[in-house]
Amino acid sequence: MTALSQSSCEACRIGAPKVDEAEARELLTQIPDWSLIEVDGIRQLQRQYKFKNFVAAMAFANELADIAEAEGHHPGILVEWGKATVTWWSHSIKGLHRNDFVMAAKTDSLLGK
Ligand SMILES: C[C@H](O)[C@H](O)[C@H]1CNC2=NC(N)=NC(=O)C2=N1
Repeated sequence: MTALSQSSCEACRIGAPKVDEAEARELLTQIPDWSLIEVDGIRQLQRQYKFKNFVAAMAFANELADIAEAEGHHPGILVEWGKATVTWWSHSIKGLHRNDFVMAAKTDSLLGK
């Protein structure tokens, strides 16, 4: 359980500041298993989790949906047999907000890792 995972999402509207490179690198030290990726010019955080089968991956996705709803911040989730790929970014600012790092840490906490 990291400090980041115990934070809450703050309001993130159009015009909210994106996390800069230095801050992104610092926050990534708290979620070392996540990768910074860029899709269509939008910076995102992504991690793949392994499960024993499809049902376990789906159960994880549903738990993640619950915390996403609670925080009002929603991930991309790709569920496949034995794995789930989670992607976080902030649609409203087309990039990374601190909220995405908070949610990545909360995603890790769901699995105790
Ligand atoms: C109205 C609603 O709160 C917003 O559209 C929220 C919903 N969930 C969201 N999730 C993500 N990842 N980015 C957003 O900008 C976003 N906006």
